[in-house]
Amino acid sequence: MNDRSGPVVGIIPAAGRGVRLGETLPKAFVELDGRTMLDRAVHTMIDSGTVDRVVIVVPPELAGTPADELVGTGPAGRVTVVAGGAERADSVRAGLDAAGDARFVLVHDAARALTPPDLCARVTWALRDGKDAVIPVLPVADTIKSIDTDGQVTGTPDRATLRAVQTPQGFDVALLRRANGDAGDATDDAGLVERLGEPVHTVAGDPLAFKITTPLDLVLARALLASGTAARESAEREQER
Ligand SMILES: Nc1ccn([C@@H]2O[C@H](COP(=O)(O)OP(=O)(O)OP(=O)(O)O)[C@@H](O)[C@H]2O)c(=O)n1
Ligand SMILES: C[C@](O)(CO)[C@H](O)COP(=O)(O)O
Repeated sequence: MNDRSGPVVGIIPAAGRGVRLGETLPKAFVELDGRTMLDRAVHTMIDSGTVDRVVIVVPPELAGTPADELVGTGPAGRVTVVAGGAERADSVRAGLDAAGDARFVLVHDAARALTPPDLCARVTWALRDGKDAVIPVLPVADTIKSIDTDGQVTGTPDRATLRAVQTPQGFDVALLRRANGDAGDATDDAGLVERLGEPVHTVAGDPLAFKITTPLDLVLARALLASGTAARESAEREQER
């Protein structure tokens, strides 16, 4: 097997506007209990104990902001700030360009702000263990239909074969650099790797890693923090590690 040691670099795409959330600030800078989603995402990666450095990819107008103003003095020395692009894949590419001597990268949405650190660790371990592309997944609770352009149902895929996909998604850095060259309309990084015909492996995801996309998601995230549920559940995962 090839050498699986070497640095793990987190890439946090945080350059989206958050149109569906509808807040004034770009979504990653919206606060949850006094801390921005971006700050929370950075700490998740560092606290996993498996990520050496983090590249945060922010809206271009914020790219000159010192790291300690974005994430505090604790992790700032391990954080690089770069400007994002028009689409998520463009922002991930900017992060890859700044990933330096990374052996592996973990690409993690700032919008999955309550992700427990142990999920990052699970992805990293799978990479160290020999996988080149690893994604966290959860079973789907709803029945999923495919539809045509008129909204008419064309099929009902077997739910047992479907999974909802989360981040962080982990990759051999050379593989993701190759895959990201032609992003097209892919909605996640693993989809680009699939297009190359390379295998993508799964690990168990976590309900706390849900993506804060709509106002309802924001209500849920704030309620989880206010009730102590997020911290309690995250600590339980840590004990199980
Ligand atoms: N050009 C973009 C678009 C998205 N993202 C980031 O990718 C993650 C997942 O995207 P999503 O949740 O869809 O965020 P937005 O694109 O901001 O949401 P919307 O589509 O509602 O505007 C977020 O952390 C977002 O900041 C990014 O870095 N660059
Ligand atoms: C990458 C992702 O979070 C995996 O579920 C998701 O596909 C991002 O989609 P978005 O439309 O950019 O939120």
